[in-house]
Amino acid sequence: MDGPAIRADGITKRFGDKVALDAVDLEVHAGEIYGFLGPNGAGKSTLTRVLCTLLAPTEGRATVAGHDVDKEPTAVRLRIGVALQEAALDDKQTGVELLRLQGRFYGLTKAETDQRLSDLRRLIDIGDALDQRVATYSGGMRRRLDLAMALVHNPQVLFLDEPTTGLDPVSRVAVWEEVRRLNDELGMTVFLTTQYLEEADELADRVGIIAGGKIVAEGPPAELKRSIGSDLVVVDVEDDHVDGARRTLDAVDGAGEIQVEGTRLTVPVEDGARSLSPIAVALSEASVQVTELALRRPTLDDVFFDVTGQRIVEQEDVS
Ligand SMILES: Nc1ncnc2c1ncn2[C@@H]1O[C@H](COP(=O)(O)OP(=O)(O)OP(=O)(O)O)[C@@H](O)[C@H]1O
Repeated sequence: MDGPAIRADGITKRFGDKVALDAVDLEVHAGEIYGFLGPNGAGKSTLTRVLCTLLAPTEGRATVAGHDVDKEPTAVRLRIGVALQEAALDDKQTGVELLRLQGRFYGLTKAETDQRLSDLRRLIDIGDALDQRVATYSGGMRRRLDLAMALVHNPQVLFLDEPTTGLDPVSRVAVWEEVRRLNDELGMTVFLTTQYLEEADELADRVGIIAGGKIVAEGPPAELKRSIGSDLVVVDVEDDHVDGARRTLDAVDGAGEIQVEGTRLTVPVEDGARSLSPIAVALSEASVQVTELALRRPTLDDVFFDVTGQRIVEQEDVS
């Protein structure tokens, strides 16, 4: 495929007065895993639906696998695989029956579908369950079948909308491995929306962070995190010691811009191990009542906080 796998130019989507997407531009290269990260309601599903031709944008233009989502929706649909949050699978059928049906839907011959099924059994850990009725499947197994359904026609671009939301940690890691394998072995471009920072960090070559319908940061996870600083010193203090702590930390050599959330102050520093003890000494000399002092690496949540002043609130795990 020449050119980018996905390109969005000024995509805006309004629902009445509500602006769900606000002039979003993005480009996903062929063969890339692009993680689209943001809190609930940020606009992730809306952009995915626009790119999958399921929803018309109010303004802007997008191409997927080289075709315009608005003008050539059929050409786009033939080249993409889509696994959305709510998998609607017929409980009475077996996995194999559903996959064969999907193969027919895409115009594959029986021999082609059989070949795809054997490839998919290797790529996706679904094995024996394929011959069972879907009604017997666990949540993780349903996701796998849904993923397999999205892959029957060997798409160039795979859209995964929050593929691990609601899965236990073991199933989550299994899905990550499968996504990686699809990308490594088939060179498939993957557009993955997630509200799990760790998932984006783990899988994505590049991450786009969306908040309030706008992309607020974009880049490889390591680069985004490095932009915050190499280490973070986290200082928790007693209620009325925040100002004192801020003044003290401001005066520490090599300390970056201080972020304050309630009684917690977070300070980027170049060398955490070296900065920790001067910071502890300075706070003690200034009689700041510290309840906890810790060192940690920046996360994508810190990147999000840096640009929006808020945290990405992760959904409760069901595990
Ligand atoms: N059909 C609709 N009608 C009206 N408002 C909508 C509609 N679909 C989405 N929205 C609004 O658009 C905004 C973006 O929603 P979207 O579902 O894209 O967010 P999201 O980032 O995918 O969040 P989630 O993780 O909860 O799915 C939200 O404020 C949502 O309430």
